Amino acid sequence: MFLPAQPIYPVAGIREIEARAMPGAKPSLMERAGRAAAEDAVRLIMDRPGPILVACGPGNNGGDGFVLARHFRQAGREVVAAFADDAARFPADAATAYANYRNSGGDTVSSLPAAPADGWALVIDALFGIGLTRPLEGRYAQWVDSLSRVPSPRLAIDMPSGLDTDSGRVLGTCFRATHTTTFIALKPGLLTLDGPDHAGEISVQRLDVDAAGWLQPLGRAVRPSLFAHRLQPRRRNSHKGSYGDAAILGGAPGMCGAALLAARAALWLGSGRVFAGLLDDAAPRVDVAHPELMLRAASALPEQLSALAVGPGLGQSDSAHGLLSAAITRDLALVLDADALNLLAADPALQAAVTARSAPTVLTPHPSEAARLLGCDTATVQNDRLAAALALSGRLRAHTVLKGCGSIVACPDGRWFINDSGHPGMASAGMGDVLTGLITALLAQGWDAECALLAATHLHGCAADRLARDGIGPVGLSAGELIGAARSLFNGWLTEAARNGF
Ligand SMILES: NC(=O)C1=CN([C@@H]2O[C@H](COP(=O)(O)OP(=O)(O)OC[C@H]3O[C@@H](n4cnc5c(N)ncnc54)[C@H](O)[C@@H]3O)[C@@H](O)[C@H]2O)[C@@H](O)CC1
Ligand SMILES: Nc1ncnc2c1ncn2[C@@H]1O[C@H](COP(=O)(O)OP(=O)(O)O)[C@@H](O)[C@H]1O
Ligand SMILES: [K+]
Repeated sequence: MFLPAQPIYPVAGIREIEARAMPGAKPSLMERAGRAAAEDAVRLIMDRPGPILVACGPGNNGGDGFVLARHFRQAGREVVAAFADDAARFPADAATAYANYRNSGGDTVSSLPAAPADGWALVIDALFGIGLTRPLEGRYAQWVDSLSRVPSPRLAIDMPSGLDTDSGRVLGTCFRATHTTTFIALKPGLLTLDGPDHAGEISVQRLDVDAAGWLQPLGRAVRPSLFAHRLQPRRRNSHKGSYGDAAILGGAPGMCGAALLAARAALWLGSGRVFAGLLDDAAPRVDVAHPELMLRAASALPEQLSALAVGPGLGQSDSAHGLLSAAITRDLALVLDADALNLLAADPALQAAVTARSAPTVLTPHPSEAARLLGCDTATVQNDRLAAALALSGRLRAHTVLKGCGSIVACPDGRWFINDSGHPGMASAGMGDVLTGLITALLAQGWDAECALLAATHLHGCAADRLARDGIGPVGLSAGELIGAARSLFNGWLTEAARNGF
């Protein structure tokens, strides 16, 4: 069964949901949060004796920590609560949680104690959650760095302290959790940029709050349930014309491989016919490993195509510019990747032509390509990946995937998705070309741009994950190896969809 695509909210959304859910909530959200985190914590200490260290901060995240600490005390477990701020300045709920903890006999220490001889059973970070507003420094930075080095399970409450909830940026320094219990719903920062390196395994505790019922989410985690309705079995009475003509335009001298990788991926993901238009006059006229591909001169692609990708190995020559310009005016589903994006960034007339298109356009920038398109630097894109992807989709009226750790898929209407499949073994040349081929294949088979982009992006990462589980990667995984795994997984999804009656 396909899992639902969980909603994701930035801080403003979580605050709005809290405000609606809070009044009169019984037990209070903080009581529920502390208890839910304690339940996750219990699973981590099943076979680990010894004391638990809870580091509590000055706000409601610290309050959650005191609720959790009280539960463990009451269950007879030894807890050390480190708290170095002024309890008189706690917000109301945290003040109650602190008082209840003290009334249960709990004490606090104002500096981080040395680890006991047999180590901590568990270290819990309840310093800062979604209320982090500035970089960690001084004592809290030292606490976070030293807690991150503890060789025990490390649980972050709501967010790893130091991680910006909306962007996944590290502010100063950040707790490195092995597990994170996050409340109400997922947050973007847990899933993109530096989030996955700091959050570890994520458990969402909804606290009996129906988030989507309060506030329609604009963001969701990518899961096959989003495109399961497109996973239709092939009609027996069909032929190659039923599955579209896909083409890849690129392959300038020295970069033919990029176009061939994309073309091979398009073939193995089910396009009826695949053409590659190559700019290099000396390019081979047959791909001997995949003779099914039809290799042509770049100017000799067929007039009738179902989907066209421009960019893999395209280069930025005048002829590349001319071919791109002509492609943009064609009335077919278009994927723009790599140097097609760089040419686009440098030419406002091409941008205007993209904006004017009525057929679907898909953009696949990595952060530097996105920066060129937006006229900013790469750091600015990475500081707010979500905003960058949405800005591109809005400006160019295109579906966009901003690639990298936690790829962001943005739609022109302002909805967005974060993909959590994949791993750093994919940081190797040619991976983007394969993604382009997968997207093009689905577009050629008649999928709409949103579903094609979501499915291809998720599949690309899932294929890499599957290979890594078999020891093919993360180190040394090559882009070409991904294609077979993607095909196999995609066929598995088709079987699963048929079993579930989609
Ligand atoms: N509001 C609610 O009803 C609920 C909140 N919950 C918890 O409350 C958290 C949010 O609470 P808060 O809004 O109090 O925020 P936090 O507890 O995340 O942090 C805010 C406090 O930290 C200070 N601060 C921010 N950045 C700092 C920095 N770099 N260095 C030093 N101090 C810094 C702020 O001045 C403020 O005192 C959530 O993440 C969650 O853990 C949960 O209990 C669920 C219910
Ligand atoms: N650390 C990572 N985690 C997850 N995915 C990654 C990571 N690094 C790269 N990828 C994925 O690999 C692909 C690389 O694409 P790109 O940078 O265009 O490479 P190339 O141009 O060499 O083909 C993208 O889909 C990207 O999301
Ligand atoms: K925290």
